[in-house]
Amino acid sequence: MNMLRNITADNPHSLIKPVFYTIISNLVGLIPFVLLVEAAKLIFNPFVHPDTPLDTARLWWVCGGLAVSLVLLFVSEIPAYRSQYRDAYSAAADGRSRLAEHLRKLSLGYLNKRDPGDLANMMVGDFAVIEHSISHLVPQMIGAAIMPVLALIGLSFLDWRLALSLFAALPVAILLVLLTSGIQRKLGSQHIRAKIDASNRLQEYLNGIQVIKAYNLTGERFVRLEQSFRELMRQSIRFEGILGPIVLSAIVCVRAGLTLMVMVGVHLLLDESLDIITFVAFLIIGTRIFDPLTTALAGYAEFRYSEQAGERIVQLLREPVMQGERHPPEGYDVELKQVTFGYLDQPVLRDVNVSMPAGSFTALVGPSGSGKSTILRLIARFYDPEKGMVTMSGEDIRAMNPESLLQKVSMVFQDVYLIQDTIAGNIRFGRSDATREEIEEAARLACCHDFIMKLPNGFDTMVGEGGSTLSGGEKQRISIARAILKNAPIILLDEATASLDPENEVEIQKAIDRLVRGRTVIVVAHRLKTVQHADQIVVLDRGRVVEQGRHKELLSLNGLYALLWRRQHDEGK
Ligand SMILES: Nc1ncnc2c1ncn2[C@@H]1O[C@H](COP(=O)(O)OP(=O)(O)OP(=O)(O)O)[C@@H](O)[C@H]1O
Repeated sequence: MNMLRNITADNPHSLIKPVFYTIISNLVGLIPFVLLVEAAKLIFNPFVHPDTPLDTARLWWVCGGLAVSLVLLFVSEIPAYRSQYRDAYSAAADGRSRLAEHLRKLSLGYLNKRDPGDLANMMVGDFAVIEHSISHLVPQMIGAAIMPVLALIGLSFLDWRLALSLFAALPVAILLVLLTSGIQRKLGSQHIRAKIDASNRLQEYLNGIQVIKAYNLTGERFVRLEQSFRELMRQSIRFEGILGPIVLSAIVCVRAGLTLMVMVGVHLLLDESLDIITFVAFLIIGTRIFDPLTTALAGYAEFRYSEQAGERIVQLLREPVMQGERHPPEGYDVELKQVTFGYLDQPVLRDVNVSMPAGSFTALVGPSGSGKSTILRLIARFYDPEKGMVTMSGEDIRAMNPESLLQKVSMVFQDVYLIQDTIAGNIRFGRSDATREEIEEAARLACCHDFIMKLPNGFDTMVGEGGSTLSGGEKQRISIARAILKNAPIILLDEATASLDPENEVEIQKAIDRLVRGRTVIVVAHRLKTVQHADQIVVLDRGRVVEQGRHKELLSLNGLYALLWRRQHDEGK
């Protein structure tokens, strides 16, 4: 059962219809054999019994039956064909959506540990393997296994000695395939690993193409990519090269049954304990009966490989999602209590205590890497702390449903990602049921209405993958418009580090001022002058809160904040 679960990416029901119809069409496929045996009997009868004439009338009936069986075969193949494809493609489409939905609910901590190429490979490549398994492989293999069993039973009634000799070598072939399944699995996982590595390297190459061009890194970077392609080629050759002979040996074993049957048949004929008609019938069926078996044996290695691909998907689907059912309470004060957290083994935040009352403005400042953005990610519950807790109105946010929690939070990050859609579609990201007027109003408040109207199709202009056709400042204002539209009571803002042109900077500041009015705001600030009026400034250093207070209080402490302030002040001169 586990095998079927794996090979269908946890959807074994998708196999029912394809397998059922394939069995039906295989059974119908047996009719011509039965008729051929009957025809052979009729034709050879006058030779064996010279006193009986050829029964032409019956022979014509058999010919008619053969023609009808062809039509039946065609009719039975249609639902088999249809169900194989429909069920396979819809199972893969459902599976992909289910996995995408599951990924969204997993903690970012878990996703961080996985290679990005691995997930992309799974979504595209592994599901294509699953499609093929449901549409072709499994129904064919099950059909191929059933046919010989039925043939063995049917032929035993004709002559059990010949039937046994025909299938005598089959257990050896099956044993050979089963005994080598460990090697097949090992080769399969090495091949999958090489595929993931190649796709990681390719992704790295494509993502970094700008840097590669700028620093002329083609040599070194390309070598890594080329090496991974070569490794994939090596593993593919190894996979096919080692499995090929195993499968071929098994097929030869199976086919040896035919030779054995002929030898036994000749011996029995000479012994006069077998009549020629039965022997001819066995010769007709024997030459054809091995075709489906050969298909099944050749497909077994592929079956195990597909099972491995599916197993990876099933394991990921079993990965526990972030828990929490409750809706966030009304009243939006946020607090970090004794929070300790690290992405991998290294701690990034240590015993952090910060209280952010509802409606207040908190600025997080400190040197690069001190953990400021991490605090925002913990408040949005992208991750859960290792020790301590983040609370909203006094309640631990771990008890809250992550999606309900995110409805209460608007985020404006440094790296704005625009999806491949119109400008209006991108702003609607903030609230999917927003009207066009609301979108335009949000754009006006976020100071992007003017530049949008200058674009060729205004709000209906498409923006490229990743929003590459807009400037950094414009993208940032679009993301502020999204946040304004969302109208959430808590705002998390990661101020841009990249310096913007003065016009953009003024516009963005205006947009932010409108966005944050009357809300609980937590800002990661790089330019201290933008937050000197904050209700509180939290100064972080290497994951610890080292100072906390208002601008003037912190300056008078003459500590890290004062140092950073003076440095920025001097730079500004
Ligand atoms: N996804 C991640 N996986 C592993 N380590 C990470 C991840 N994100 C951040 N870090 C590490 O955690 C530390 C704190 O990062 P964080 O982004 O919170 O710092 P920051 O104070 O916001 O820095 P900056 O001012 O440069 O944006 C850094 O050392 C960073 O390398």
